Amino acid sequence: MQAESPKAHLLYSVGGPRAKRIICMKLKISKVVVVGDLYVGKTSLINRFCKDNFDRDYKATIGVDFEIERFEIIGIPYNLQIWDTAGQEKFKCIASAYYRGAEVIITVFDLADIQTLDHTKQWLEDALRENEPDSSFIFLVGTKKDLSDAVCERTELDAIRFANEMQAEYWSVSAKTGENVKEFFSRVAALAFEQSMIKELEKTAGHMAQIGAGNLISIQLGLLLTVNSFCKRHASL
Ligand SMILES: Nc1nc2c(ncn2[C@@H]2O[C@H](COP(=O)(O)OP(=O)(O)OP(=O)(O)O)[C@@H](O)[C@H]2O)c(=O)[nH]1
Repeated sequence: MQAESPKAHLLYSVGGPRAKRIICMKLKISKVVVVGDLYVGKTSLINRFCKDNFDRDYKATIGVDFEIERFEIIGIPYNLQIWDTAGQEKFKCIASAYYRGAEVIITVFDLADIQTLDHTKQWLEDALRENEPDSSFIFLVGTKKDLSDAVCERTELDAIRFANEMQAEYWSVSAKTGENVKEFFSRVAALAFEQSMIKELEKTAGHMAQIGAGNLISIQLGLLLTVNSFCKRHASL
């Protein structure tokens, strides 16, 4: 299975009547890869977000699967391509072929099963190996928050420590109740979008320098401040 990364061209109008500029932006889909042990709830997390449903029955992912979710951030259409990978050892080889080019890596563990947290380092290492250094945002996500008890709370303390070591952002969610799921993916989308805008603006900078670099800097700042405030709004939810 191979998903194309369709590219959208966007005409973006900035500036007041005096300094009207039209920027032509190429907005691509950002790739998100979800990894972790079998049965931790990767498929359930994605299904809760993309389809708003929850299935109590376990159906193992065979190899990989993906969903595309559409967002609109500061009025700009934007897509996330979310890759669900199999946690079973026998499919690891197939799944790892899809790690490349991930703008976001989501490493998932089960809050009720500390072993799955111990394995996250290996999952992350495998995913990072297929990507350029420092090219991906990393998230550590504890699932099944609805089952939370004293053991889960201790696991969560370890998870926060792990997240710091991995330079990851930590979230705990429940696909069953939906707790934190939308907020989490909004944060993922906001960070990936911001990164995509920065890359696009950096590319545009070369062309724009010939017609007025000063305007471009103010356009960049304006857009990035807006995106940053979007990120902060969603992070504080
Ligand atoms: N109570 C509870 N159960 C959950 C939650 N998320 C997933 N489950 C259950 O955990 C089991 C495994 O969930 P999956 O989403 O299939 O796990 P997976 O990580 O995709 O598994 P693989 O495809 O084998 O890698 C299923 O029976 C789900 O119903 C949750 O938030 N709360």
